[in-house]
Amino acid sequence: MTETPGIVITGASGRMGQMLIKTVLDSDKARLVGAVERAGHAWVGQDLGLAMGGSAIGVVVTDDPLEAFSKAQAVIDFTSPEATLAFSKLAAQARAVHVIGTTGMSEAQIAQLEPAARHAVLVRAGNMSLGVNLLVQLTKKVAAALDEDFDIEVIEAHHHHKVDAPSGTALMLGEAAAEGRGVTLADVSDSGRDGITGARKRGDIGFSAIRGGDIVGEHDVLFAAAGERIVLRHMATDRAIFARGALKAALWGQDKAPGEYDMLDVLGL
Ligand SMILES: NC(=O)C1=CN([C@@H]2O[C@H](COP(=O)(O)OP(=O)(O)OC[C@H]3O[C@@H](n4cnc5c(N)ncnc54)[C@H](OP(=O)(O)O)[C@@H]3O)[C@@H](O)[C@H]2O)C=CC1
Ligand SMILES: O=C(O)C1=N[C@H](C(=O)O)C[C@H](O)C1
Repeated sequence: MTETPGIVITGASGRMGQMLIKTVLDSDKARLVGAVERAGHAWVGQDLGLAMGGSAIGVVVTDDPLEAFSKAQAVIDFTSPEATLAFSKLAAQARAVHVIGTTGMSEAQIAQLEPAARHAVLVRAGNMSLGVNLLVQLTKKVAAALDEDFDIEVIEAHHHHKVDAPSGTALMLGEAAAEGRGVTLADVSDSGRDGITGARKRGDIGFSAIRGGDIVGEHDVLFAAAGERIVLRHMATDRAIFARGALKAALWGQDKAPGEYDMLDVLGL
């Protein structure tokens, strides 16, 4: 009998790290073989189950990512842009599928993932949920059907710990709207309005970010014209949707050729 793929979770103590650990432990399609935290973190050297407040599970948290990755078939990584770049090189060295949920990466940082993708499978998406990826496709369709009489605005809301804006999901939705309209997002993007901004420019795609409390993640794509508005909305109420998508991506990537993929590839949307 072939063994199920071994998974390592980076940023193990994080909000998503802990959700991913629970998701992998609950799955009969994968095994948890490692958990990584940064050097000096209180969890390093502890049994992961005990660190999470439960019983021992026989996986010790390590600050040595390469050692952990070399025992794994996939690395699921929801950390920070700097950490993800470093992990991409090590995951490629270990030939492990690298599932990247980290958001807030600059264009230059995204370009730096390319060498790793020559040797290993990378699946990266600002949102790993089925619902949002479906919304991406719907956004593209609606934007393609409407002309610039409809102003497009992406409005997102997240918990007060979130460090990046617009969210990765908002950017995915903005990209989808731009693609539907046949324009480049960078040419029409309008984020961070403040003060005397002047009137809205026709054809722009606007972004607004709300931060508060424990909001998991909410996204509206608004198409506003004279006399009518269309709103496409996704509301996440449980981080499990992101973790399930990430695990699906890790399994999907097992038999794929090296390269960069996204959740539309994984979900076949
Ligand atoms: N694509 C998707 O579907 C989703 C993406 N996300 C994204 O995932 C990321 C993490 O979110 P969340 O779990 O809420 O954040 P948290 O801050 O709760 O967790 C981040 C984890 O990454 C670790 N980390 C950060 N920087 C480094 C580093 N340089 N080296 C090693 N470890 C590091 C942190 O360790 P420490 O505490 O020591 O800093 C922490 O354990 C964000 O970018 C978020 O936007 C979130 C949800 C869904
Ligand atoms: O930081 C979060 O929490 C989330 N981040 C992702 C994003 O930036 O869109 C996905 C989700 O909305 C939660």
